Amino acid sequence: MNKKSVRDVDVAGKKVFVRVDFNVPLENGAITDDTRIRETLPTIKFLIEKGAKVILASHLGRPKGEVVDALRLTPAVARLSELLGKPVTKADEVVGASVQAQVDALNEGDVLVLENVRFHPGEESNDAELAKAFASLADLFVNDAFGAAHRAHASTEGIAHHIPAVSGLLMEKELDVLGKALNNPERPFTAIVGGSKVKDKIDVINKMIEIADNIIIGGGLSYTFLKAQGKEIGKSLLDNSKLEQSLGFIEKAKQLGKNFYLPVDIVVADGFSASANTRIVDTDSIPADWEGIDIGPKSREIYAEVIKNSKLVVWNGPMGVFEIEPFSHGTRAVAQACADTAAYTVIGGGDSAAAAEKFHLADKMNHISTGGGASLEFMEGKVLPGVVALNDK
Ligand SMILES: Nc1ncnc2c1ncn2[C@@H]1O[C@H](COP(=O)(O)OP(=O)(O)O)[C@@H](O)[C@H]1O
Ligand SMILES: O=C(OP(=O)(O)O)[C@H](O)COP(=O)(O)O
Repeated sequence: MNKKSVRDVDVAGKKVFVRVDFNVPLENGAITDDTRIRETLPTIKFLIEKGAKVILASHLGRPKGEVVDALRLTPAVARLSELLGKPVTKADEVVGASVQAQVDALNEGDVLVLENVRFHPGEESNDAELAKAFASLADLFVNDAFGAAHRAHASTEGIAHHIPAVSGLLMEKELDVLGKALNNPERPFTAIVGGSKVKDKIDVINKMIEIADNIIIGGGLSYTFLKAQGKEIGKSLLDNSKLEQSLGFIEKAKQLGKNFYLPVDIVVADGFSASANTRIVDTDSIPADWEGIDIGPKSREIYAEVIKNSKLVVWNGPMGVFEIEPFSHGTRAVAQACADTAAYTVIGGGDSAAAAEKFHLADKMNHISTGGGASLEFMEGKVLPGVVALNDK
């Protein structure tokens, strides 16, 4: 990576503003998955050990510039304190006199967490005054929020224009792994793209046709491709506006000599619940009043074989409605194949990461990104504003 990291600068005794992504899932105020907090520990511990005064900032949810009590960072701060095994102070404001007083009171090795930065309307609008206010709290900016690196907000991008700005260790790891995978991939390189919306994944599919050797398509977005080939897809998910482009992708893959895999059989259901009736059908005989909900056993076998014979696998998006047990087999088979293969496996965050966790296979993957949207944009080849703004080496 050509950006400076926290390892390249002197942090001892400095006040360091660290943007983290503590946007963790909550249920009734309790954190249901603390991965994102755990993944920032190397950077936070590094700074503590070097004697920095650590000021952490994060967003949580989308409060749209207003204070929403359910989205305060209190549970994340409690969890962080447990994980660090030391007290962590929390501010109840984003900026202002009370925050300044708490920063002034920090000793070397202390940790303070600001309130949810999205409570301030200037965060998402990348307001210059808010960015300056953040910068005035510290001597150095460290961006460790890979999950929010695709956002140009005051605490991810704006602040970097006012004080020295470097990446954190998680950010560095994410960019290294994803960058290596995309710039110098081991081959055969297989890209698996699933999930529900073609619109969200169209750019990544296009890019993968160019750089991968095998492109595997699954999940709700497969049906737009099948329909584009003239197949009956019943009541399955369809994006009518993407039919032509989908057909173009199949053609493009053929011209570039890439293997483009669509499901050959699927599980159809007459409803969207665990008690629905289901059938396994070939993709050219989907009944008109049924809905495709998972890939079928033949597809699972073909996909697993491709994954097995790869050297690099990048996976983004489930193969079916994996949240409902009877429709989870396709996603489970792909997760299992990723766990079993000798290939280097990268999971692009979001629902695929949740699926790997659900099947207890997460620790068998080589890298699970902490960013869903961010890793997608990175894989599409887009620049991430939170990264561009950091100082070059
Ligand atoms: N055949 C399908 N029909 C409807 N929804 C599907 C189908 N396959 C997968 N899904 C849904 O897609 C959702 C994930 O889509 P998406 O957000 O695009 O993936 P990711 O979060 O991995 O990027 C899951 O909630 C899953 O239930
Ligand atoms: O959870 C996040 O996005 P992700 O689910 O795409 O990984 C990030 O914290 C970014 O959040 P945002 O999409 O509200 O800007």
